[in-house]
Amino acid sequence: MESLTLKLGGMACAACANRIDRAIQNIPGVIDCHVNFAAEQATVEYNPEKTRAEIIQQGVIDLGYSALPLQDTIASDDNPERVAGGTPQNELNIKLILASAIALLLIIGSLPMMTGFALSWFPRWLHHPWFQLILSTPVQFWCGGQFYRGAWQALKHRTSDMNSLIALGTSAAYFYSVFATFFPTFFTSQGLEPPVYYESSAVIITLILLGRLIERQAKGKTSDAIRKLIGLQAKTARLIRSGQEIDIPIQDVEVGDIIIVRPGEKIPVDGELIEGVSTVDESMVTGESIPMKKLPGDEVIGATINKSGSFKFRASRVGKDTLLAQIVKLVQEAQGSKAPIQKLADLVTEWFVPLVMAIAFITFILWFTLTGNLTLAIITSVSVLVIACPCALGLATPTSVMVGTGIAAQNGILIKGADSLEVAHKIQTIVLDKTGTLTEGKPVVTDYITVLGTADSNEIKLLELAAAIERNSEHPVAEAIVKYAKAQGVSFPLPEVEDFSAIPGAGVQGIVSERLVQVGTSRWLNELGINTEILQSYQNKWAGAGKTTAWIALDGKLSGLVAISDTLKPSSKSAIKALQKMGLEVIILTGDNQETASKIASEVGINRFFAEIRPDGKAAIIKSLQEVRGKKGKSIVAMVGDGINDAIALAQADVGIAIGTGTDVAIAASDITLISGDLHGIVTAIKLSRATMNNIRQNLFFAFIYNIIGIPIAAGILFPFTGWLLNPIIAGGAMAFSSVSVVINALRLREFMAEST
Ligand SMILES: Nc1ncnc2c1ncn2[C@@H]1O[C@H](COP(=O)(O)OP(=O)(O)OP(=O)(O)O)[C@@H](O)[C@H]1O
Ligand SMILES: [Cu+]
Ligand SMILES: [Mg+2]
Repeated sequence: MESLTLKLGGMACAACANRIDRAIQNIPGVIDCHVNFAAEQATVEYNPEKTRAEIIQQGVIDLGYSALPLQDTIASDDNPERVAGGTPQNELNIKLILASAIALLLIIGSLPMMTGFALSWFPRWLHHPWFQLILSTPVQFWCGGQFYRGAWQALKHRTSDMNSLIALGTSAAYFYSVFATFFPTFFTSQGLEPPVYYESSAVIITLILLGRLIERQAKGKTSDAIRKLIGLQAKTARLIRSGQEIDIPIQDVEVGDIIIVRPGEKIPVDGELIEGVSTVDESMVTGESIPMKKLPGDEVIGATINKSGSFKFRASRVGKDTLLAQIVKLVQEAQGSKAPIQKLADLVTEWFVPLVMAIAFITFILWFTLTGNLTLAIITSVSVLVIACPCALGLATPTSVMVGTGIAAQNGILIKGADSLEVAHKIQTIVLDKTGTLTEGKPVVTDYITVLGTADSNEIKLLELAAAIERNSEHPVAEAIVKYAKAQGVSFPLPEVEDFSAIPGAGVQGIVSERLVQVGTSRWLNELGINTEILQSYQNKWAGAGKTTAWIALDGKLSGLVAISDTLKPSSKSAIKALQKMGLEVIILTGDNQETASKIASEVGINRFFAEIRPDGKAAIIKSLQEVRGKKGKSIVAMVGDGINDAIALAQADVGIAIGTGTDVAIAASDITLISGDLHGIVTAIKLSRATMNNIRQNLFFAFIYNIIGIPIAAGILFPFTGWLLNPIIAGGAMAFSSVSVVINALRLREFMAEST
């Protein structure tokens, strides 16, 4: 299965999004598809054996929209017009200016009729039907041409959308007036004034164009976060080639290039520091506000800022492989994804337009049969058509999602999809892994003892064997042992290992120098029939101090014990306190032994923990926690982890949160990634999720209530009681601004960070 993200252009409303969605789903070989109206994006999963990206892209283009693969648009995002499609900005501006000018003239012209005053000084010709016809025709068909084109496109696919409503509504007003202009006697013979409503149509078109313009501008702001992220990138890099320092554009940097960075400069790409010492401000990418100390061997991240010293580093990831580029891609994909809460709005949108047309038709029939007044019947049904707004419904969720995921990214929190953003506000239980999550995951060996005692030269030999095995493992414990061996003077390179195997959650084994070496937990060694009694007292002492222990066995006999200590992250304790304060239950889940877990738990103020849990056991525990019934049904459980041993549990949890400094496996299995690994990110993510959901609910409420109240009023439901009729002009204005207000409300979310920090 492959996935493809297309940047779409030319969508007028949420119904367009639905139409594209359906068309893509119908392409053979397409497995799943999500179209996001606000982000103007389609995410498609397809079987590459049955279809190709170009076929899907062409499918969208055939519908009358533009579509470009997302990757192509990242590099040149400073030119959004290129991909925006639809009506170009300039043309829209000109149309709007022309339409407003004419609409104004028409309004002035119809002042006497509208106000009922006989204004004697008024130039009569301004009110002349033929004059109004000539003025309003270009507005109807040129300025409003996009509505006809949209409606026609929809009709070709046997659907209807916002454009259909506007085209139908304004046409009714316009052609009714044309009829009255050509055949005034039809009305005068009945003793009626010939009705002329040119100005209604022109004003409605003007207002809707204005609404679209404002909406487009506001919608542009919802992707501010992405633009800011892209803008972080450095433009040039100073590298050393054949002994010379040269400045080159960032696109030309290659993996392996040696790059110099001076204090105050931006680090151009990702790499490894090879010479010099410095501190680097990584807050813009990781959200971590404390500058990081960098020594040779440390990783540096592109787009972060070098603070104190000059250094050289070797580029390891460039172009679209850099952390920043990956973040941008992930966020763009997330912004285009659909939140489950949108389902209802989608369903309504699908039936909305035909329903509104039916209501308009009934309104017409009812008023005409009840009163026999053709003008009244036309005016009310036109009002119904132009006040109904499916756009507001379609925009309600995706705009908030876009702003929410963008803010998260700016704070070093990567949310992979709108569904995780939605679920996160319901989290009741947070399960934390220990090593690498609560702790730094950079453990060091603090104690070492062998069965034969310390004086024996066998000590260093045993360490060599253990290190040789551990070099093949990526467990933090393994790294600590290898480092320790090096520091103790074990000669490198280490001997070769045969038949290496790693038993997750237990340890590692292999043959070194024709001896069977096993390093792991006491439980595992016991299972293998190895007696660990002799060193048990050491284990008790060290584990009681919160250290992890690794047992070494040679040829099936216990030979030594290593204690490894890992410092708590400075932020862990306060983050846990904040989570508990929010009313969440926080639990530790670790593969490490009971004593160690118990010590760490009490240090950070957690009283519930599960220790000595194997990787599949971790998932089983998450499952059992999910089955606990709370007040609101099943518990929503989040798991936070960094290691390979956490991957299954991360996938099992309702929200899997990975530590960005952890393994790729964990990150791939998770829904949210905390780039810097600071656990405060969990607090922010949950708060942001709550804020976003509130925002979505407000948006949906406004969008629904607007239509539920607006349509009946436009249909004249109040007329029999209050004599109140909605002028179609006001209906059009209300419609134009309902979607604008939804987008603006979504933008309010941007104030979230300012409030919460
Ligand atoms: N490569 C290894 N070398 C030595 N011991 C190991 C190794 N891999 C695992 N172990 C032992 O198995 C235990 C459980 O490992 P596991 O990876 O499941 O959890 P962990 O990383 O210690 O803790 P956490 O689950 O909190 O991240 C470790 O504490 C360690 O004692
Ligand atoms: Cu609308
Ligand atoms: Mg771990």
